[in-house]
Amino acid sequence: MNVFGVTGWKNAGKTGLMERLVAEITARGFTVSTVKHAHHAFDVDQKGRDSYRHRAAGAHEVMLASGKRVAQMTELRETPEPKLAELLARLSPVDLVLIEGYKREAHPKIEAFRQEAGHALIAPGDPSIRAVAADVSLDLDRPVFDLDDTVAIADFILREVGLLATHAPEATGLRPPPLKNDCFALPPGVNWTPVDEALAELKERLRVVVGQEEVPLADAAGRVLAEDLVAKRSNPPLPNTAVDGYGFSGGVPEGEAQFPLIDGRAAAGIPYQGRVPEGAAIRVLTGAALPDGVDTVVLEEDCAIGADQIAFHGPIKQGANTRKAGEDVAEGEVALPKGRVLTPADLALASAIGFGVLNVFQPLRVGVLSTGDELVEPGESAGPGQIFDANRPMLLSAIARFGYEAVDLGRVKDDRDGLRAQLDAAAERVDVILTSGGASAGDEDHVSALLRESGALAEWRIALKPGRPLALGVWNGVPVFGLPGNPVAAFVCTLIFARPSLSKMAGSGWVEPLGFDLPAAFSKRKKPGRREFLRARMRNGRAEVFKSEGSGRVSGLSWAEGLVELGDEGHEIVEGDLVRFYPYGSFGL
Ligand SMILES: Nc1nc2c(c(=O)[nH]1)N[C@H]1C(S)=C(S)[C@@H](COP(=O)(O)OP(=O)(O)OC[C@H]3O[C@@H](n4cnc5c(N)ncnc54)[C@H](O)[C@@H]3O)O[C@H]1N2
Ligand code: MOO
Repeated sequence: MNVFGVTGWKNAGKTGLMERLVAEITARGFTVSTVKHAHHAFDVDQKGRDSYRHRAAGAHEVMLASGKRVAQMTELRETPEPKLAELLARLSPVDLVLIEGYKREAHPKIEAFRQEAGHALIAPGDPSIRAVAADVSLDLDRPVFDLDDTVAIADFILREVGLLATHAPEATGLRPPPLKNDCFALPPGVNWTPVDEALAELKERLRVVVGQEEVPLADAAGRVLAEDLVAKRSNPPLPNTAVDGYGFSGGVPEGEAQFPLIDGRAAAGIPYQGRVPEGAAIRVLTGAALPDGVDTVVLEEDCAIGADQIAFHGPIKQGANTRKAGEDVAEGEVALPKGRVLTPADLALASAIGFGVLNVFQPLRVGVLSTGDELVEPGESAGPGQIFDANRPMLLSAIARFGYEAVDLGRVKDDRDGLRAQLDAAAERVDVILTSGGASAGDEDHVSALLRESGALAEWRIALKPGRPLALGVWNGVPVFGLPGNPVAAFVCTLIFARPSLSKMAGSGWVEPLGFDLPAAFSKRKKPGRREFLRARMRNGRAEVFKSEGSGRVSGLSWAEGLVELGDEGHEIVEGDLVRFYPYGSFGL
C-alpha cells in the first residue's frame, strides 16, 4: 500500500495539513485512509455508553456498527502497542494511507513547520523527510512548500508514491520537478573549462526530467526501462527437452541399451500427465516439459525405433539433452536494469519472463531552434547575404537517431522579444531545448543574452575546438543547450555534451562513446590547453582527417565517418602514431 507521513512538532500544523490533503487527494478520485499516533490514554468512547460498558466488563474487542459506520476498538491491556506495519495491515486496501505522527518510523514524510511554534526543523537530521511544508521560506536540500499550498503538496506526495502517473487527469505521467535554475552555474572564477570538467559538471547536475508510462511490449523497442525488470517467471518455467527424442530416467553406461516405450508422448504445451516408470522411455518433442520420471533424453536420430521399444548406444549422461527450469533466468532475478534502452533481444527476454506491458520513461522531447537573421529555409530562395539553415535538419535527425522525440521549433530572427516568446512557447512543449547560433557574446548573440537575463545562464567557454562557446541555461525549468552557430561546432558540441546529457535526462544514464586507437594517416602539431576534435574516417586501417579544420565547412562533416580526438595536452603527431577514433556510430548516429 502507498504510505506517506505528515510529521512535525506540536503546533506545526500537522492536523490541518492532513485534513487539507485528505480533502484534496480524495477530490482527485483516490481513496485515502489515515493513521494517527495519539498520546497514551486517548479514548474515542464515553463513559456510560453501551460500548464503554462492554469494554469495562473486560471485552478484548468491541465492535460498534450501524448503517453509516463501523468502529472497532481493541483494548491492549498488557499487550505492547502494535507496530505501524501491523496497523497498516489491518486497513482495507486504498490508494494512499496518510500517517500523522510516527516520527521515528522510516516511511517517507513531509514535515509541517511553523516558525512561531519555536521548534527546530526535524528535516536536516532525518532523511525520511522528503519535503517540508512551512510558513516561512527555508534554505534546504529538499523541496520546501508553502504550508497552505495543498495542491502542490498533494502533487508532490502523489508523485513520490507513484500515483500521479496512473491517475493524473491530464495523463501526463509521473513528472519530476523541473531542474533548478542554477543547475548549470559554473564554479565562480572559472573561465576556460576543460572538456572533462564540463562533462563531469553536467553528469553530476542533470537528472531524469521525464515521467513514466506503461507501453505494450511490442511498442517498447528503443524505450528506456523505468524500473528493474524482475522476472515474474523462470525461463524456462519447467525442465524440458532440448531435442526431439525419447525420455527416461538416469544415465546409460557405454554399450547397447534398450528401453520399452510407453504409450503417449509429451509435446511443447501438451504435457504428459502420468508418470514414466523406471526403466521405460516415452516419446518427447522439443520444448516439452519433462514428464514425471524423466530426466534424460536421447536424440531420435541416435535410436533404432521399434513398435514398442527403442535401442541405442550408450553412454548417455544423466540430464543429457534437457534444460533445467530457470537455467536461463530464475524467477525474481533482475533480468534487465532500470535505464536500459530496450533492444529487440530485450523484448524477447521480457516476454520470456512474463511481461506484456513495460514501465518505461516517457520519450524525451527535444526541441531544436535555429537563430539568426541570415538564415532561410532549405530550398527557399536566398539573397546574397543569406544562408540556408543547415543546423536544424542536422540536429533534428541526430536527436531522432539518439532515440528521442525531435521537435522542430523552427527559426527565429536575431530579435530578443521574438526569441523570448519562442522559448516561452517551447518550454511548454519540450523537455530540453537545443538552439544554435547566438551563443557567444557578440551584439547579436541573443541566446546567451536572454539566458543571462533570466538569471540562469552559464556561458561555458570550453577548452575545445571546435565548439568553444556553449551557453547552458534553464528557461522556465527547461534546460537549454545554446550551441554555437558554426555547424561543425554545433555538431561536435551535440555529440560530446548534449548526447550524454540527454541520455541522463531521458532516464538511460550518462553515456560515453566507445572509441579505439588507430594509426594516424596525417601529421599535425597541436598546442596544449584545449581538446580538439577532427573530422575523420578510417581507411586501410588508418585515420584520415579532413583537409580543413574550418568550423563552417559542412562538407567535412559529411565527408567524415567519425571524429579523432586529440587530448588537452600538446601533441606532435606524425603519421603512424596512434590516435583515438570515435566512429559516428559510437555516438548513436
Ligand atoms: N569575438 C569573438 N567572436 C567569436 C568567438 C569568440 O570567442 N569571440 N567565437 C567564435 C566561435 S569559435 C564560434 S563557434 C562562433 C559561435 O558563435 P555563435 O554561436 O554566436 O553563432 P553565430 O555568430 O550566430 O553564428 C556563427 C556562424 O554560424 C552560422 N550559422 C548559424 N546558424 C546556422 C545554421 N542554422 N545553419 C548554418 N549556419 C549557421 C552563422 O551564419 C555564422 O557564420 O563565434 C565565433 N566568433
Ligand atoms: O566553436 Mo568555434 O567553431 O571553435 O570555431
